[in-house]
Amino acid sequence: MLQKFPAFTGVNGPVVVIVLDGYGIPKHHVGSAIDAARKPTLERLFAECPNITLRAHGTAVGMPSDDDMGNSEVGHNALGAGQVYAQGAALVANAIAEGAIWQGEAWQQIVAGAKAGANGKAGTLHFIGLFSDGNVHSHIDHLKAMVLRAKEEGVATVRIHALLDGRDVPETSALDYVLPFEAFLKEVSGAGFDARIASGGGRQTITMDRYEANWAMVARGWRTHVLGEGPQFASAGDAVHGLRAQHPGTIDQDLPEFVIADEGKPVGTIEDGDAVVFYNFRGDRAIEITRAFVEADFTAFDRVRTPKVTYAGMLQYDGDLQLPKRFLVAPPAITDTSAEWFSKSGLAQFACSETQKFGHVTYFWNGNRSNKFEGETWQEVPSDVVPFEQRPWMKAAEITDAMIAALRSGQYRVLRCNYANGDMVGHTGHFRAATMAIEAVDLALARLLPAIDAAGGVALITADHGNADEMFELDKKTKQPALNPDGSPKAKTAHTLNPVPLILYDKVSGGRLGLQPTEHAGLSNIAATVANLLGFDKHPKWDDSLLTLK
Ligand SMILES: O=C(O)[C@@H](CO)OP(=O)(O)O
Ligand SMILES: [Mn+2]
Ligand SMILES: [Mn+2]
Repeated sequence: MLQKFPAFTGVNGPVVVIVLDGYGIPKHHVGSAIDAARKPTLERLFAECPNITLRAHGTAVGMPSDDDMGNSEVGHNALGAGQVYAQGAALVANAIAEGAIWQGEAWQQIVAGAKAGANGKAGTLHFIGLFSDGNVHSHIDHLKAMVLRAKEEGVATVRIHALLDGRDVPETSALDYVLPFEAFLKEVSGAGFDARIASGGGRQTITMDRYEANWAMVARGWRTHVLGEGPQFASAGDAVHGLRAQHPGTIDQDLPEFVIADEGKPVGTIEDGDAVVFYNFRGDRAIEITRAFVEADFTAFDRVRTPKVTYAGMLQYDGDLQLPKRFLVAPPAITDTSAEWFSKSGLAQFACSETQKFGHVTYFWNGNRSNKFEGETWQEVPSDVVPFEQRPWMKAAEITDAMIAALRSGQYRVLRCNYANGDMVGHTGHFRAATMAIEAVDLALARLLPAIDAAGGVALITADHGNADEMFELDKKTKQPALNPDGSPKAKTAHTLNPVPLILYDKVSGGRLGLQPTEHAGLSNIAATVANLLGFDKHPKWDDSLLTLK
């Protein structure tokens, strides 16, 4: 049980944390859908409520450097745990730099598995993952290091299944990664070593679905990588050129799948006796494809053929489910999260989002655990399966309905929700849709806040990282939009490095409560702030509360 907070006996009603996913504070007006959106409720909150800014990127959320943007995994981990852990990006980079990854049993089994093969024939070592240096799900440098090490250790054949990004990196940058990498593979191949890209496709088209929003994506990825089915090209470079010509205007993340073939024969299907490394370190979009490889009684789609392979994830993606059993680098061991300690203190908790962000407010919030703590209720609102620029309101209204019902039930002392709009629509690169996304969230807040008042509660309104705050690539010097050949502004689809807001919405204390701005205030300070609002002291491991009392 948490200790009582002697300075303040707490708010009697519920304490609600509202995460506006992808809502950063813009540095420039040009290209900011946050600035352009009509948002009377948020503007009133900024004018009338205590509010400060929080760091949501770089080392403040456990990324290797302050050049790394924030993302939902590290952001929600910090929000829920109240602590900052070195995250996958940093853990893998260190394991490679120090060489510990090669000494691990998992890497040795992967190499041994590929070398042993099956039926008297050596196997192939396959790497599947996001093909960029975005450092949100993966980093291409990790892949490069593994290819070189595999060669050194005598693996004869390497095949890469490259998921094109354009979501954590510029929207049409695939060739900046594909061409140098194919040149690198050519250079290291020869004399008993043969490494090539074998298949791929846009990350929003194949393989990297999350939270079971759209299994068809994973089925399509399986057919591409494992069975070698799909449009054929001679190289990945050709594939990107060819697919762009066939699908004008399609950005990298949405490009269809491709298979590399020599004279009609795919160069890298996955067969019995092969080894497979899924080299993303982040879990949400790695879990479904991992299940397809490792689950004996898998039923989510027809795999047609299930090769017997030695499979490893870069990390273990789900500790509760032990998925997968074999992993190259141990994930951060996140313990003593706020949900665990609020549960141990006897508080009932409610968490809600739509499918696309459901795991963010549950699994990431609880330190990458898929099981609930006692007294937690989780509610998922099914997301649409459409390009989100076509439905920028997403499920903001339905999440609000669920939150209002939970507040009215009087059952919960701590509630949390995530509005996906600013982020998911921000990633599409559609400026107008992104302003509508923010407007939808503003409307939702206008409905939710009175329900918090009616319950005698308070809210902390924040975000996990920026996205809709920068919708154009800006020229580094002039700060004006970079232009496409047709003169339109070049869209920016990635997260940003901007800080996020923290607003304290409080109609119950008569103005006694405030927020302390500090130079280092970040997402990990919110758990302790919530504890204080509830009348508890923070857990000793949590970063400091930002609550001030008059
Ligand atoms: O869509 C995703 O997977 C990431 C971007 O790569 O976004 P978020 O961290 O907001 O989930
Ligand atoms: Mn996010
Ligand atoms: Mn995002």
